[in-house]
Amino acid sequence: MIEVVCGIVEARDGRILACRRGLDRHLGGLWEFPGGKVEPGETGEDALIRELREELQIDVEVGTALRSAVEWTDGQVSIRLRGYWCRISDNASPFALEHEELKWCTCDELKTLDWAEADIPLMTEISASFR
Ligand SMILES: Nc1nc2c([nH]c(=O)n2[C@H]2C[C@H](O)[C@@H](COP(=O)(O)OP(=O)(O)OP(=O)(O)O)O2)c(=O)[nH]1
Repeated sequence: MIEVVCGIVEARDGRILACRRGLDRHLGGLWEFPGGKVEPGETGEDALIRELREELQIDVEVGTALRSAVEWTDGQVSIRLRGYWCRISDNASPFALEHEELKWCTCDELKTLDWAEADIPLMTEISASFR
């Protein structure tokens, strides 16, 4: 089981950052929350800070973890996906070094995107927190 962490990156206006995976990657073209695999010796928070610097060139403050940790497999790859609320620093603007597209979304807009399957339970929890 591969440990994967992702960031629910919230801007000051409450919008959340959705990222479309590069077309040539596993699950290419689907939407995800930015993040990646936890490396040996890293905490989830360490991995998230590293990944968001590497792929979006942003620094974030990592907050609380979502309650749902999602186990998902397509028969070849098995992941355990954990999401964390993150705050982006004020003047930072993400730059898509690896993603096909980035989108700052309201909660309603998030629901219209074509998500990687493992992200669906995270989406449900996120939507509930906006009610
Ligand atoms: N980062 C991220 N990965 C996700 C999400 N949902 C989901 O199913 N995945 C899957 C896609 C990949 O199989 C795996 C994470 O891989 P990744 O490609 O993002 O990880 P990485 O940056 O460490 O990549 P790598 O180049 O080392 O392969 O988890 C999500 O919301 N965020």
